[in-house]
Amino acid sequence: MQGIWTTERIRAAEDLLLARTPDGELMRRASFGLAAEVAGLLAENTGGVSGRRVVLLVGSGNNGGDALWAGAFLRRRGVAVAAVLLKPEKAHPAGLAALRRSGGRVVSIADSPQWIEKADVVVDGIVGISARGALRPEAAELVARIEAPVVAVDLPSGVDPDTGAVDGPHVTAARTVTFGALKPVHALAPQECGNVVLVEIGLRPWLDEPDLWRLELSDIAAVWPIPGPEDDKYTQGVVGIAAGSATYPGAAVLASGSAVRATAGMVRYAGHAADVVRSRWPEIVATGSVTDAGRVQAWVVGPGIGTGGEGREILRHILGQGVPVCADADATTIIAHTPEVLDARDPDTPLVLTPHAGEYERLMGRRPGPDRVAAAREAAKKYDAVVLLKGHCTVVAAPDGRVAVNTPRGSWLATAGSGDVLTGLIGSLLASGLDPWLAAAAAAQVHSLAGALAAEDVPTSASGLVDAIPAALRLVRAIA
Ligand SMILES: NC(=O)C1=CN([C@@H]2O[C@H](COP(=O)(O)OP(=O)(O)OC[C@H]3O[C@@H](n4cnc5c(N)ncnc54)[C@H](OP(=O)(O)O)[C@@H]3O)[C@@H](O)[C@H]2O)[C@@H](O)CC1
Ligand SMILES: Nc1ncnc2c1ncn2[C@@H]1O[C@H](COP(=O)(O)OP(=O)(O)O)[C@@H](O)[C@H]1O
Ligand SMILES: [K+]
Repeated sequence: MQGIWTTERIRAAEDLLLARTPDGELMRRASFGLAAEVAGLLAENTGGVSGRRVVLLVGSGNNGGDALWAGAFLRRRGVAVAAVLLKPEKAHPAGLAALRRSGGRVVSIADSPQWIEKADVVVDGIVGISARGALRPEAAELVARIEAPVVAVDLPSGVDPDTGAVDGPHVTAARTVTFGALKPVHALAPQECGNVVLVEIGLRPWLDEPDLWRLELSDIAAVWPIPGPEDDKYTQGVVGIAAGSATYPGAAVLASGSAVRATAGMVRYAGHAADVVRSRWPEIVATGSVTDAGRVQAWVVGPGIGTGGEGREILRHILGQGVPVCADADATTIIAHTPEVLDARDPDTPLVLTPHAGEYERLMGRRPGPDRVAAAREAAKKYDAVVLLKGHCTVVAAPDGRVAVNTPRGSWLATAGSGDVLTGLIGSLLASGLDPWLAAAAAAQVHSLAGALAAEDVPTSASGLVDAIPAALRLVRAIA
């Protein structure tokens, strides 16, 4: 698992490390790595490094210092470097001196447009982890002129470091070079960060438990249930699906199909779409009602069950079974409108809720807002459940405070029925006995991997996602 730390924690660790490191050493480490990345991008885009043109946008803090030092390193490789100082009187003195010594040029803001227009790469050293809010007008004006690819120093300026939220003018980078550890922005603002490269500066020993996690494919491979010699169809965990209706069987077919594809073992279906589910997935044992569904090790409940009395009774029955439950879609709405259904749940029964922003609002009485991690954490606490907050980046919070972020591979999952597929994946993992937070986080990643594989750069559908689950799992197991 990759750890991610908030800027407050990063700053505290930096202070500890700084106190034990010669003056300027950390910045030189950081900017040396930064310069190597800028040179790499120049070579990729223009076929060379020497003689290429780089413009540095330099703010008033250490982020600008990194850019200036990197400029000095790039001069050594024959790059023409021009620095635009947003606040000349506050530019990092040692970095500026180094750039000047190396033959780098300083250009005024008034002269900067012609330099920015001719640049092969622009380095964004406007603001780093001390940033708050969108770019100020002067910086925004310069950024609006950029056509070349941007390498962001530490993070794209104008994007909130701790939430990834964007609220006005900001930098959109092709590559973000960060130092010491990943910060939330890198997981939560993939559009703005581009490819994120982590340069080691020796910070890790000074950081303890991360604030957020991002699963790696090897983590998923390690927990995904694969049958062993002693297994039979029951021992791997049977998942029950209570979804769909006679009029709307689609949700049932998608959630059930996703569960069939996710693991070996067995899937049971209970509901009004039994005939349709059986004919699409003959391996599923289907009945008309949750009360005669047979034993399962986890339930998925909600997609397409409706939010009326019948849906409520189905949910109440399932919550009382003492096995882990993933409550999705209509089940989320039922919980929001009649929270007393949760009385049927034994406090020890794991529950996963999977709201999108609208369902979140029903559950919590307000929109998730820009701090989606805090929003998911709050809901997890309130409902004593794992909350998977859907969106471009999916955030998975456990009541004990653990949070995982899934950085998507494109936006292919924005297709009708995609949530039903995710639910089926979560249910399968819950049935295998996996920790519910890990189950939801792993399912979200496999879901987006399936999306990318199904799409291959052209739009896909929820059925396409179901079909791509085996390929996604093959990739997960191959990489691990
Ligand atoms: N410490 C270390 O060990 C290491 C640190 N490192 C580097 O230091 C960086 C952090 O540096 P930092 O703390 O000096 O602040 P930083 O982010 O450059 O901001 C400075 C100033 O920007 C301004 N500003 C604020 N918001 C703004 C906005 N929206 N739009 C425009 N301007 C805005 C505001 O100043 P003002 O203009 O108000 O005077 C603020 O004070 C970190 O990200 C990494 O790159 C690396 O070298 C590795 C080792
Ligand atoms: N723009 C997007 N980028 C990445 N993932 C997205 C995007 N929009 C939606 N998703 C994902 O697609 C799924 C949609 O689920 P949901 O809203 O329940 O849709 P449905 O009800 O149609 O199944 C969620 O997993 C969500 O995180
Ligand atoms: K920056």
